[in-house]
Amino acid sequence: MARRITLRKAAGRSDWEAMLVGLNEVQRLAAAAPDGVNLILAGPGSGKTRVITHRVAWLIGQGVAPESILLTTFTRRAAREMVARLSSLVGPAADQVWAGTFHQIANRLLRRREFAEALGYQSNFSILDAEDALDLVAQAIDELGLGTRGRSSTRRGGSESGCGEAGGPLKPSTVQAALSLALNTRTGLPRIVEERFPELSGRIEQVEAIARTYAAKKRAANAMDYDDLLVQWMRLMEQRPDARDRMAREFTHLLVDEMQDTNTLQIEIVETLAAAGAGNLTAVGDDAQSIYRFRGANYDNLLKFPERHPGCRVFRLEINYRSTPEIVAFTNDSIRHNVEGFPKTLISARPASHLKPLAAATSNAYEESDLICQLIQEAVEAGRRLGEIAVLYRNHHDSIVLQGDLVTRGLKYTVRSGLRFFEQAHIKDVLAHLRVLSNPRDETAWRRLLLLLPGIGPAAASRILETILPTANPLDTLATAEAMASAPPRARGRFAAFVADLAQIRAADPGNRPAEAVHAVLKSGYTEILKQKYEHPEQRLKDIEQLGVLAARYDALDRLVADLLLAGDVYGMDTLEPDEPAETLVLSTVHQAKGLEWSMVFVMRLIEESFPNARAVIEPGGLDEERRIFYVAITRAKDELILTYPHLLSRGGRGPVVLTKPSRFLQEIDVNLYERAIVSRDVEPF
Ligand SMILES: Nc1ncnc2c1ncn2[C@@H]1O[C@H](COP(=O)(O)OP(=O)(O)OP(=O)(O)O)[C@@H](O)[C@H]1O
Repeated sequence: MARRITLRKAAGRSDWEAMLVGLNEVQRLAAAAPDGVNLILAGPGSGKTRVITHRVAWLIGQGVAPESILLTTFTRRAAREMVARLSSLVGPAADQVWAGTFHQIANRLLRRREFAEALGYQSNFSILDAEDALDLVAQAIDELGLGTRGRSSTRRGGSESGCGEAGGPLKPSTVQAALSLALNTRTGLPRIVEERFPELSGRIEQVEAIARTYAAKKRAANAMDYDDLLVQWMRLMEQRPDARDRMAREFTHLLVDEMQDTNTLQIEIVETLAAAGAGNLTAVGDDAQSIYRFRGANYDNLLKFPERHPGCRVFRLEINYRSTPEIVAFTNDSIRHNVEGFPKTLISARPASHLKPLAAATSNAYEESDLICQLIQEAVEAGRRLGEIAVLYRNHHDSIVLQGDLVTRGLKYTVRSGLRFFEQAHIKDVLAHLRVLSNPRDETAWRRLLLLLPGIGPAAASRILETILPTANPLDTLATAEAMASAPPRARGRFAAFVADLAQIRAADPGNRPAEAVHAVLKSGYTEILKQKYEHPEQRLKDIEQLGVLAARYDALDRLVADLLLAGDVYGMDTLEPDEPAETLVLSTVHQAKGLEWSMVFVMRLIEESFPNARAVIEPGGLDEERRIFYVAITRAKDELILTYPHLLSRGGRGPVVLTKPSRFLQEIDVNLYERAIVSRDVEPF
């Protein structure tokens, strides 16, 4: 009987070839690049995610153990997405790959008993989230007598701003930001303070003392904050070469996604590991999409990569699969105005659409919002899904008027920039002022307001409420000696000022002129409370001004308040929830839109001061960074790109109305590359 011989596949060859299916030629070369140092420069929409995933699959196909591959990504979402795609290529091996953000990977490594103990921690250390960390910094400041606690409270209407004056209270968020930036950029505190935190200058010794106390507190609690995870990982490798070499042997292949947004500490960690080990490092990124300088990202990590790794192979992914040729031509023309950067010209892989980007000027912010809503409604009527549309903006507060309009029109939307506007603490505070005036029995709003006052805690707030709420007119009772007597003696000054403020706001006739009432709140002692209580007060004050703009559309406070509160119930979807509905319009800052794409993209409020951001422009390198942010915004669009700006803008919904200037980012683009629309008969194109 003849022997049966079955031919087997030649040692994995077809397996790893399969790993490269679906890639274009350069993508294939990059995914299958030999060991050593590789740099993949990937333009927007050029398949960066696809290439990294395939490269990992290809390495596994080559026999590299999945657990010896370390892949860092910018967000947890990106890591999850890559692992999911990888498992369709290599099956369960995908789960063995070390994929995650730098912080996730550090956390996993430092949990190993020998590493944790080498650093003086127990492996069950806890991690402080940003809010916990801020609380601890605040405690350290108070313990050192450098904060507000124990000092006389802020004078009403005075000029105390919290941290500018020598010897004044130091603000925890400012100190924390300076410490964090110094660590992540591996820069001495004095330089960081000089360059980025002038409000702390002359107080370096105090800040250093806070850093020491804060560190001691974390140690005592066996806790690390986010920065510690990276700092301790690096410290371990510097102080314990044996530990460093063990890690280097363990991770034979290192891949770094979004290299342009890594900071100095992160790149040093990766390069230390690569140098101590096999030296297989693949970096992927797009210099033109570097937008996290304010968080310590070092653009040079990508730009100078070839200098730091002479002889590294460079692959350029320049075919854009996302956008139409018209959109790609527009984006190419924009980014060429940046002097620095790797020269590259993207080519669209898609057929011409004959639809150029549209730039639309409206006469004011309301019309801008009306226009966006109208175009969205028309697109939906023409068959486009709401989930395929996004509105992007540079600053969160620029979206406020639009949010109000969307609620009125019943268009479902999700805000991707953290909390929805109406859910943020400072907006809730302002609304609480309006709510007690609209309905003096609104206990929740009263409690919120009373608890804002220094010296009034939950028990005192309850006492005051028991005095005023049962009476016929709680607002009037609030001003009586009886109510005053129920406030703790040390809080009476603030309480009296609050009562006077509320009377002022009431005098502004909030019932019929809600915008005036919002302004009265801005002029009240609440502004000082906001500055003391919250991070980024300037931003929050701008948010409140925008609330004023929105309120100016209402002639009855009750309707405004009802509309705003209803918005919370009906559309109160947290954007970070995994079950975010696919069928809502997305409103997002450009930063939150990184890595995403939509069929139809609006970029709104394209005026000087807003986009580019006025503050960023005066910092060295700031304008180029702003243009990269613009570039990220416009490269999110697949089929339609619409840019809008108002000609007139009033701060806070009431005078003075100022004439705006269209953003330079729009004006510098070749006029043949986009269409212009004039929305109001009164408005001339620029
Ligand atoms: N070779 C290819 N053939 C067809 N489509 C591709 C190819 N490579 C990528 N794409 C598609 O192009 C789009 C963009 O790819 P991807 O999201 O990987 O881009 P990216 O480079 O990560 O973009 P960005 O940096 O702008 O976020 C995706 O829809 C992807 O499926």
